[in-house]
Amino acid sequence: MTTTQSEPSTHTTHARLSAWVAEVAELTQPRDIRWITGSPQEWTELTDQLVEAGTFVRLNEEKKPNSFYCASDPTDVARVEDRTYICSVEEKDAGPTNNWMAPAQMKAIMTDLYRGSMQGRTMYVIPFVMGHIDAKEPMFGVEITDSAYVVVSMLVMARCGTKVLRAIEQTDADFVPALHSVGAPLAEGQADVTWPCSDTKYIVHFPEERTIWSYGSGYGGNALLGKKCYALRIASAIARDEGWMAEHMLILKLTSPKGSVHYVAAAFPSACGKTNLAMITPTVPGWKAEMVGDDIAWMRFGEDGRLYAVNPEAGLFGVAPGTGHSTNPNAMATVELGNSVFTNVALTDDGDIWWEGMTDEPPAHLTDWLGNSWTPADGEAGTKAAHPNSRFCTPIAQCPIAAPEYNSPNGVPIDAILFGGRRKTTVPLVYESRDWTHGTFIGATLSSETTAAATGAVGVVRRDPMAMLPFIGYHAGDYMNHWLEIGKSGDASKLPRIFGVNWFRRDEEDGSFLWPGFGDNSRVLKWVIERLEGEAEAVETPIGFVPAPGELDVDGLDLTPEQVTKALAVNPDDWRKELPLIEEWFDTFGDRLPAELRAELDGLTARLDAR
Ligand SMILES: Nc1nc2c(ncn2[C@@H]2O[C@H](COP(=O)(O)OP(=O)(O)OP(=O)(O)O)[C@@H](O)[C@H]2O)c(=O)[nH]1
Ligand SMILES: O=C([O-])CC(=O)C(=O)O
Ligand SMILES: [Mn+2]
Repeated sequence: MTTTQSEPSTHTTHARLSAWVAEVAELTQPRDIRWITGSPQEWTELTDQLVEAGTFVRLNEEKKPNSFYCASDPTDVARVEDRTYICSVEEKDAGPTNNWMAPAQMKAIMTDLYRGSMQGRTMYVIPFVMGHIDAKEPMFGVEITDSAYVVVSMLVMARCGTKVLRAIEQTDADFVPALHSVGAPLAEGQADVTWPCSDTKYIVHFPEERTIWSYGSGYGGNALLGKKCYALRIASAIARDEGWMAEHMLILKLTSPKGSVHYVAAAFPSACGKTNLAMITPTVPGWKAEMVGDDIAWMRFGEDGRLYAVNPEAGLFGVAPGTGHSTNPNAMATVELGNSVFTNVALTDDGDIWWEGMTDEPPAHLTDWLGNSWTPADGEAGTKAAHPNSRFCTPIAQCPIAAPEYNSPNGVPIDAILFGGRRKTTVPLVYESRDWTHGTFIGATLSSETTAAATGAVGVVRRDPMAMLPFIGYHAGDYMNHWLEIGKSGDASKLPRIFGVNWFRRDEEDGSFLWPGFGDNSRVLKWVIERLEGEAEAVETPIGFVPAPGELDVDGLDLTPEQVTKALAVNPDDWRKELPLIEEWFDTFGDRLPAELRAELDGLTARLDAR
């Protein structure tokens, strides 16, 4: 076995890292080892190699410079929640929402799978940091992977390479070891496939050891281990211990016409609109929006007692379908600068990419994500050109509305938190909680229809606490309690105010969306900010405060007053139907459900009874 290096200086002096790399190599038997430096030449070499292998198709340089189309194995297109485990020492610490297996048993199974799993492949070692390298306590990780696709994607999504390795060495820092193998060893002379993966998949976290083992999948959330595995599942467990929060939230900077600046965080489940809201182009005159983050927020109290949020990522791994010049021009501008990877989208005949919703009219001919010839007639017959969970992977730095504060290691002070899901009925466009505890109740009972971001049925309503159901690295009841504890540890007047939103409510008569969404969500943001500034009126309902008549700015919107009323309506009969579902949900936590949340449910029930 040989070790190749782009630079001679990449051997590590870090004893634990060097021992771990040697141990993994011994087990997985790669052909060679390559330490990732983060240099531009390395990017060129790896992407050339992926083009050569047929995994990548280089896109037309004039349309998408330095960018690539990639089709995965058709079975490896989303997160696999049923194969995702929290292997805490005790089963009760994983809680009712996570899969669990005893760590020793899981390690035995996976050690067998990893034995020889990298044969015939290069083992890449990627030093990375989630968040800023000059944070007070930088959050280091090292991913070992046998997938060049993963390396290229990680180079976009996280701060990686020799600079990070040197920082780990200089402080003899701890790092989260994150092991990934696609689980497709190559025998001597065996030809490779363009997307190696295995039918057997395990996405496993050992929260006490702060370790990640992933096997069998090359897809984003299963394989780019800095993202969901580290920055949410492992980080949420660290955050509980240390008194901070790791959340599935976008971070948005808003400047009002009079120049006041507010930062808003919002938790929506996967494929429910975070990237779109983070990059919003406001339709209300005079308002300016800038993006700090689109998927993950780490929040800690600052010295001034306010809650500060950092985006730990360096890239966007966004849902492609539905992203277009009319819905999200900023995302289009970001990917048009190039340096991006597009997975499971469609390929145009002139070497560009397309997906449903990019343009009103599809091109006359495409190669779809499965490699088949596609025409608009196929689309009319219901064959999608791009997979519903196809993704763009692109650097945040290219986003035309990236806020300069994105580069601040201390993050931005959050004034409001929004919880939102995809609900056809019941949940109004916007409502405000009474206080932090009530807001925690809104988050803890958040519900949404499932999407293509995870394998399994789409459109099924499930509870998704704080949009973190698949990402809480410990007992969800304890997680809800942690939210309450955060509320108690802060000065109540400085805590973010909490709101619920729903862009996806439908007209019961014709099934159409009641609210135009996208840029017009700025109208909802405007009301939220005006509430913070004491300038907007609200009316109290059993579930919280909704905009008083006339307070939501719908100027210039092509909506009838009835539609606005329907979008904002709180119908007690609909909410009464939610009560047994919330009750059932809470019962799954037994005595680990915080009493304050049970009391909130009782309060809601009483307020509905009074109607
Ligand atoms: N109707 C409607 N659809 C929206 C709105 N915002 C986003 N969408 C659609 O919802 C889908 C997912 O949106 P994203 O913004 O990518 O979702 P996300 O929450 O960032 O998803 P993850 O990356 O999976 O965590 C896309 O197809 C969007 O076009 C909205 O305001 N109204
Ligand atoms: O993690 C992924 O693969 C993409 C994502 O943001 C999500 O599913 O929430
Ligand atoms: Mn996400």
